[in-house]
Amino acid sequence: MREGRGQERAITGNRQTSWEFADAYGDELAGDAEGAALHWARERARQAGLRSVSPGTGAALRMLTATVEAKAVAEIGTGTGVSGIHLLAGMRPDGVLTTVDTEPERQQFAREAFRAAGFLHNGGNGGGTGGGTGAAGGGSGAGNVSSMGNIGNRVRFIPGRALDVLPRLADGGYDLVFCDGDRAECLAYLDEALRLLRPGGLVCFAGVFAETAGATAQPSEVLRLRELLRTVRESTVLLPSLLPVGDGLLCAVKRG
Ligand SMILES: C[S@@+](CC[C@H](N)C(=O)[O-])C[C@H]1O[C@@H](n2cnc3c(N)ncnc32)[C@H](O)[C@@H]1O
Repeated sequence: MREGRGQERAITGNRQTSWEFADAYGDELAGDAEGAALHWARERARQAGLRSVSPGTGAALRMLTATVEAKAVAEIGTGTGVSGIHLLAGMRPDGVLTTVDTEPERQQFAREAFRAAGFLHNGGNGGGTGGGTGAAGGGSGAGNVSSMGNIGNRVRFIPGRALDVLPRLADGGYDLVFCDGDRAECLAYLDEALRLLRPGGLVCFAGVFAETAGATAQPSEVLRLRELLRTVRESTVLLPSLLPVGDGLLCAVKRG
């Protein structure tokens, strides 16, 4: 017991060590198939020079999606599927992830990663139209999206720019909106998320520590992120918390 407390002091005594510990802890939470799929997807992201969520951020996302018993999640920035695996793992087994990215070839990697992680059922290849998945909690707006594929009823891939696609998704039809696309657009993503979320739903932004974590954000992006943090803090409809995992995960509940 005493030894444990000593270890805890070491863990919390140094911020860099604490971060690393949280990520290592998150890394150990995934099962075998998921762990292998995550490793594969991270490697694809690394080769493409793409940021993907850290294991600690992933663990937080999975816990948060489970907390709201998410049936419908919207993700901006599919990448190679790292965050998507965590979101799917935390969602209800019948939940549907709607994920948007400008780059279809990245979504193809994500499709393979989701399949390897066991989220593709019935041997589907993701080539369907996706119109009947009911991903947005049955909301009518979801059916307006024409260019998408579904994968075993759990994932709708929508290629395109987030700000073109999101307006076509259903009002109040989502339990969680995860934003990890273009940081310069983060304030517009917040507006869309507020419309998409049901009362009690969660919005999360990855990479909000761009400034302090030494990440490669442009000065204009840093300004936008500061504005985002301030807007969320001052909002009367949001209850926020800034989680110090990975490169910063800003989360906020939309008040009921
Ligand atoms: C940081 S990566 C996402 C990583 C992913 N969430 C993960 O953890 O695996 C950002 C992604 O956003 C996509 N993206 C950039 N601008 C976008 C936009 N305007 N609309 C939709 N996706 C965009 C990029 O193509 C890239 O794949």
